Amino acid sequence: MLIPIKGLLSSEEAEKCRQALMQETWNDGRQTAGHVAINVKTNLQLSRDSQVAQQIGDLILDRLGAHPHFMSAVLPAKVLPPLFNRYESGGAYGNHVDNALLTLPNSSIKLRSDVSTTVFFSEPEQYEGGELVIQHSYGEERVKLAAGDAIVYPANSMHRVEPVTEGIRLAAFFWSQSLVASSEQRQMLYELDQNIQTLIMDHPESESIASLTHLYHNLLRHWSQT
Ligand SMILES: O=C(O)CCC(=O)C(=O)O
Ligand SMILES: [Fe+2]
Repeated sequence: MLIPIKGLLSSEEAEKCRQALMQETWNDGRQTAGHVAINVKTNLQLSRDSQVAQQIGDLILDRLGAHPHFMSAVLPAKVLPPLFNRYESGGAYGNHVDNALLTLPNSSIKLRSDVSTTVFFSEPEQYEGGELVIQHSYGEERVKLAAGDAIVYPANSMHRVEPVTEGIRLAAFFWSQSLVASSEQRQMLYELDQNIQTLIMDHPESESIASLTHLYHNLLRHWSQT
């Protein structure tokens, strides 16, 4: 299930971030690639030490933490601080799956990557190519969103970033461990929650609200690990 989050940052905020990110010193992204990804990855990334990266990363996580769709779809247990990438001059990241187990920075705490998120900082007309192509059971989805928008997708999907043949594509990306490991179970919980929310809006007097909420929490009890 792919969930677009429109307007996570306003276009003015995204533009300010883009300008600040452009001032930073970028490193070869292959430094952080695993032994399979290293052959298909040509991009630049910011060091975790970058203050700008940390500030914008905090802003992203604050906004997503208050976003009902992100919280309902991801059910986050642990979240890695966002990383930042930059693609230009034909740079690309071929088909790959992200590592299943990651370590929180400056700690020995492990995180299982259940959900991936990309936040776009460049407007689509500022670069050619650069679509994030995500494969799923029904085919593939080509994602290229406005600056300030985000896309949330299961971390077990094969995906790639198409070559950026003109201009520069700046984005943030990060992984979350969910309270619910299975993407199918997460999707069912998300759909149930969305329908309960719609029922609350359209028929606040309905007695089904309490019983569906009861069902939601009982499923969450069965399927979550804390
Ligand atoms: O930039 C993106 O949209 C995704 C990047 C990516 O797949 C990765 O760095 O693993
Ligand atoms: Fe990836």
